[in-house]
Amino acid sequence: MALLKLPVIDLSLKNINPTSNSWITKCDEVTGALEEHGCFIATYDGVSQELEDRIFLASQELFNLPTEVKVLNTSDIDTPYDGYVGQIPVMPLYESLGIENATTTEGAENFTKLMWPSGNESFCTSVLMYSKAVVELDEIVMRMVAKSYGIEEHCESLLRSTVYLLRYNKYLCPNGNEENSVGIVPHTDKSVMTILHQKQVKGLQIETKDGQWIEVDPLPSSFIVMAGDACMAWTNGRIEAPNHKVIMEGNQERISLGLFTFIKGLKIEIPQKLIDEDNIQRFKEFDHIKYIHYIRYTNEGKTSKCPIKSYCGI
Ligand SMILES: O=C(O)CCC(=O)C(=O)O
Ligand SMILES: [Fe+2]
Repeated sequence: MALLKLPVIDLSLKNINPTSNSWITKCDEVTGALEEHGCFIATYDGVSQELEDRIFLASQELFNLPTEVKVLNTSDIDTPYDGYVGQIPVMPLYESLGIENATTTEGAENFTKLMWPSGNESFCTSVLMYSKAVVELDEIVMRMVAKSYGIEEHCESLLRSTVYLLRYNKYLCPNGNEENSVGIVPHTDKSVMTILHQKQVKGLQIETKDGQWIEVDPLPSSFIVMAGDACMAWTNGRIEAPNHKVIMEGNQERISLGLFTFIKGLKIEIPQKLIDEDNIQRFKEFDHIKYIHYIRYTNEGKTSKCPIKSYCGI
């Protein structure tokens, strides 16, 4: 295990000031971290301790539901992200549920009704409040990247077409059976960005460009901001989606929350500013939702080593 650490960048709302002289330096710090590692750790005060406690408490209620209820969380052709995932032979410790359009009242209510037909107001409110608070962090990061690259307008149109998936992940402890310590197998995310939050129990590992794995320590009020495949295409390969996995140790269960961003109703194309003689165009414009279909439903997409390249690479 590498002793490397990911950069920690303070993005607390109280310290964010886009009109300050040092703003562009801060934007370049964020963009540089993403270019180098594909991710960084943001300290962020937009989620209060109370909200954090609520959202993790809600996760216990959710995972405690009977499996026959949890499997009702399915996905469809318009929103083809995974629904309930669990009892997979290669990842026996892992269980997960995804809430589509988690930032909208309709999205949070639909999911809540599906899980608790007689209602669960507190769960629904927690999901909405948490998702909205984390979206704010996503928007800050996207705008910082856009500022560094001078592609602000392009970024605003992407933000207007962004939909959000909130995923609750639970990992059982391996109980000393270290051969079965895989929580989640190595993968890149298919999103534009993913914002992960882990509570107390570590387990997430990120692969560096030279093939070493970095363990991510849970820090208070911190979020892991990670680029997905779509970000790699959007930035013409400047920011690569990092490979990551979860390995469980010790005797504590682990809960994490991921907010994933997807673009709907607008094709993702590389801003002209990011294409020139030295940086030739590496990806064609593409539809993000169709890309998810490709990965989930086609053999080529399922087996490709780098699906974003095989889907829309030039
Ligand atoms: O649990 C984690 O920290 C990572 C989860 C993850 O990689 C994913 O949901 O795509
Ligand atoms: Fe992931």
